[in-house]
Amino acid sequence: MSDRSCLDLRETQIQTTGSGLTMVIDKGLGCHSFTDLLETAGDYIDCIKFGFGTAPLYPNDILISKIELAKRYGLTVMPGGTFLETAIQQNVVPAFFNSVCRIGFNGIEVSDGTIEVTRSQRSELIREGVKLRLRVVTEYGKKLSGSLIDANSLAVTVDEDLSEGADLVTIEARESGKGVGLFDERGDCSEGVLESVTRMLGDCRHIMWETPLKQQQVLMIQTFGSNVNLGNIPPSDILSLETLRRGLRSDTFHLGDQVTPFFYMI
Ligand SMILES: O=C(O)[C@H](CS(=O)(=O)O)OP(=O)(O)O
Repeated sequence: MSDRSCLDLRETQIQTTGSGLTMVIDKGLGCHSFTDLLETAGDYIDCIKFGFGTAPLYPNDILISKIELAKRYGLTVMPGGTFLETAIQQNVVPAFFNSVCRIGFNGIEVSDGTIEVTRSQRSELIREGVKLRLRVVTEYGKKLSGSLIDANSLAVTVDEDLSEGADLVTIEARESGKGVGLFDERGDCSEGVLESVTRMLGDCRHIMWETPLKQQQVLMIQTFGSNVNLGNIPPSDILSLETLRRGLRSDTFHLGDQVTPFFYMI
């Protein structure tokens, strides 16, 4: 969530709401849609993930220009964790890092959602990313339908990932937000699990919750406040998420007390 606003702050009563991060999952926007997204909502995005293994499917020039544009907006841009998992599976991790840097990504996601990755492999991948000056985001959780989060192992993983140099740990909810991690088949949160997770974690500043569905975004904002880090947000939902953060939508209207709404648009 940006500290900037498209409105002139000197002439309005808008207050910005701080530093909660927003990560978009891009499943293959063309250059025009991508430019539109950044022109319209770039102020409210911090990180763009080219979901799963979509990155190598683009024509090179389009991939490069999307990455360059995202960086001009000051964003972290990274391929999906599944792409790195593919490289691990195919035993071509050095080539992965090489291509990621050559093509211009400034971040990576280290995950084990589909394959098994040992602790030492995970640490090595994080350290390699850091060494290459990439922002390293890790992911906790399996993609298998019905797999729940174990609060103890999450807390241990978060500690180790951060101490190896990761910046953030995302909590798996997939692109669907259903039947995985904290969420059931309808996308509703198992509040018992969320409670034990937050109790174990304590400080959630380095956690990014994958919350592709509105009901999940609302729950996290109500639980952690406007500045909670939220990921896997569909490109079309960036402004609506920002309204939730700022109390400009019925679901989180009470937050409007903290964030003065505006009356002067220009
Ligand atoms: O885990 C994710 O956030 C994504 C999306 S999905 O699980 O494949 O639906 O995968 P990723 O490989 O990190 O882009």
